[in-house]
Amino acid sequence: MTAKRRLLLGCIADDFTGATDLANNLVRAGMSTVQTIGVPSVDLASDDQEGPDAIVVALKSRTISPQDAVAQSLAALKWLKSQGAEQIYFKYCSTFDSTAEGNIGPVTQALMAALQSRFTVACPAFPEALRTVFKGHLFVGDQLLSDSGMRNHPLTPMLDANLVSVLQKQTTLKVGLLSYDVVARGAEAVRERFAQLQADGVEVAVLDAISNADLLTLGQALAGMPLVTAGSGIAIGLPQNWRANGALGPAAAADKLPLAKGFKAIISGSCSLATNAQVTHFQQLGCASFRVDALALARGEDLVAHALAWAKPLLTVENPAPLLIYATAEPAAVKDVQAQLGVEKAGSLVEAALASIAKGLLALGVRQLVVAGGETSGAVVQALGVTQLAIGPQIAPGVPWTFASNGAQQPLHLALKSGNFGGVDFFTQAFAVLHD
Ligand SMILES: Nc1ncnc2c1ncn2[C@@H]1O[C@H](COP(=O)(O)OP(=O)(O)O)[C@@H](O)[C@H]1O
Ligand SMILES: O=C(O)[C@@H](O)C(=O)COP(=O)(O)O
Repeated sequence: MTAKRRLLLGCIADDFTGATDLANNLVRAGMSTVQTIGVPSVDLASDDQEGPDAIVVALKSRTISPQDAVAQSLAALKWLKSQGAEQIYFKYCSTFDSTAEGNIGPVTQALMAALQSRFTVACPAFPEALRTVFKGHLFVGDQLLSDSGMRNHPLTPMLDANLVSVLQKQTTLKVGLLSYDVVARGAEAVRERFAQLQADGVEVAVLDAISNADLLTLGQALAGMPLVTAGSGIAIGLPQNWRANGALGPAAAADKLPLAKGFKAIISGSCSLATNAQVTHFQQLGCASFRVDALALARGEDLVAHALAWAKPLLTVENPAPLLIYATAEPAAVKDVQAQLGVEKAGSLVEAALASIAKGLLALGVRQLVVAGGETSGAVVQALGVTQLAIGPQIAPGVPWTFASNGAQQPLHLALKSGNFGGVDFFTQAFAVLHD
């Protein structure tokens, strides 16, 4: 019998699109990776007798109360530790999405306490997706975070690009900065600065990084650190540490997913700039789309039934084109809805409707589903009863196809797209990648 492989990395992701983003980066950096939906109640069921190198537990904890986010994250930590995880990775958004109370600070603090760790790092940089950190300030493309579309996010508007100050407001831990001049001097210099920062009482160091080379330098310096907190970018720098000590073999390939069958659909609840452009582009191509109006939902209109009645005649073998059901709207329209319904109610009403529509689409034979939006993906995947995802080919940086490998009633290919990821033609490109 083959000896069980070590579980090198245990990850806790604060949303579902973020979890597939991280799993995708780990797979592409050569670690076999499984994504679970929520904290499993049993040991990992794996087709691979040896078990994966990394597990990513996907939570929907980004916008819930800090107390609930801490409790769920600690439960994930306990389970990952019970599976033997050697290093823990807390994954949040590359745009550092937070509410006024957290949850990046409170969760980091709780995980550090549970791991009896006195020092960790915070680094949302993901240069491949144009997120860079310089002098502690987060840039999205050429813009400061606070000037980017993230200033209008429906649930987590980001109005300050200075990550040291954003994080310091969320935690009693002392937050400091490890700036680019140190990163440029290499991993040894980074480790020395970690020691200096700790001597100065810093407990969380925000890390500058503007390129993949920086992520590799930082990754090397993070070897053996009990807890890493980051976006998905740093993940590309960690496998080299286990490869260097022989715990990880040569690069593993992404899972070969089963052949995709069934009808194709897209559900979009993201109101991010990129998603708005993707919806418009899809419509301009002449593809079929149905709008879910949040105010009509609030008036009690049964848009779930209407959407499914609209979709049913379109889902035929003669018509292989994907169809789109969306609540996606421009910032002014979202603000109007929120002013009338309240932020939380607007979000949960739309999420619940889109999740019910997803269930209905599956019943109509959809087996290839793209979901746009992190919270939206969380609601949909939970409603579908998916418990585990295998990671397949990448569609765009941060977005792979996945296969719902158990729990779902029917075989299902899922792509969970982060709001701001993907090119303008993502909704059609995604299906082309699956059938390449
Ligand atoms: N038209 C709308 N009005 C108000 N809120 C909306 C509308 N459409 C979607 N939402 C809500 O906005 C939130 C978008 O968040 P999310 O799905 O995480 O997208 P992203 O990945 O872009 O952050 C969800 O809670 C969703 O239900
Ligand atoms: O790190 C990222 O940008 C993504 O993985 C992510 O977490 C995005 O979240 P949503 O935009 O809410 O999908």
